[in-house]
Amino acid sequence: MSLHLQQLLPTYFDASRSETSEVWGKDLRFDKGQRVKIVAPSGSGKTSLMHFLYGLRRSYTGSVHIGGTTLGNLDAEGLALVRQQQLSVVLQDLRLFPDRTVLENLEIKRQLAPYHEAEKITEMAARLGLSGKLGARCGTCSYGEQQRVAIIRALLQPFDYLLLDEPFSHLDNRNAEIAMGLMLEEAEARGAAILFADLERVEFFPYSTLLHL
Ligand SMILES: Nc1ncnc2c1ncn2[C@@H]1O[C@H](COP(=O)(O)OP(=O)(O)OP(=O)(O)O)[C@@H](O)[C@H]1O
Repeated sequence: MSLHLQQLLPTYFDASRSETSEVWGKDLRFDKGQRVKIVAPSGSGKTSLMHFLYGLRRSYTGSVHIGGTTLGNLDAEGLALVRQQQLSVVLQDLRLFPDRTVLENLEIKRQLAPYHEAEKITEMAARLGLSGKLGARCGTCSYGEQQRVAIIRALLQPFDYLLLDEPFSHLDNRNAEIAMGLMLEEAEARGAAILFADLERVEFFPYSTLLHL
């Protein structure tokens, strides 16, 4: 089982990008358990990459394979299954339901792709300082609180690969470190890999592979 990127390049990038990038246009395999830090300055295509790997966009040349499956060949149903079982994600655009409460947002996900018991939600919320917010509508929460909700949501399902696109952009160092600790624990419990794309190196992410986008 591996996540295989084969000569991946956005259609809107010049081919010369693959000469300077350690990701674009390269042949890369990520295995379960690997911790990959992707340093990506603004405009280098961090969000594009995460959207390609999660199957949200297909505006690329090359291909993405998960296990033996080519992501670009999957229909909506096949993609939904891969996202339910193998890929979990924290995107910059958090995609929470603003009119539902924090608890409802989390419970919907937990029931859709079961991995944890319901009690785990309260436990994770307490760790990330969200106990007092479980009954609040997501739309009324600060962006940093919403980021923590999205992080918990990503950890409620099974996954082999956890994809992170600047998940701490609105968190202070302490909260970011606590959230990172939780993600590392959850990834380890599943034997899963983390692909963490951020503008800079984050010291508290113990990566095994460092790539520059
Ligand atoms: N659909 C598209 N068509 C044309 N150009 C695009 C498209 N999507 C992204 N781009 C361009 O590709 C570049 C990378 O965009 P992307 O959003 O992936 O960057 P990023 O590294 O995540 O940036 P930031 O850190 O600033 O959010 C940008 O210059 C953007 O304008």
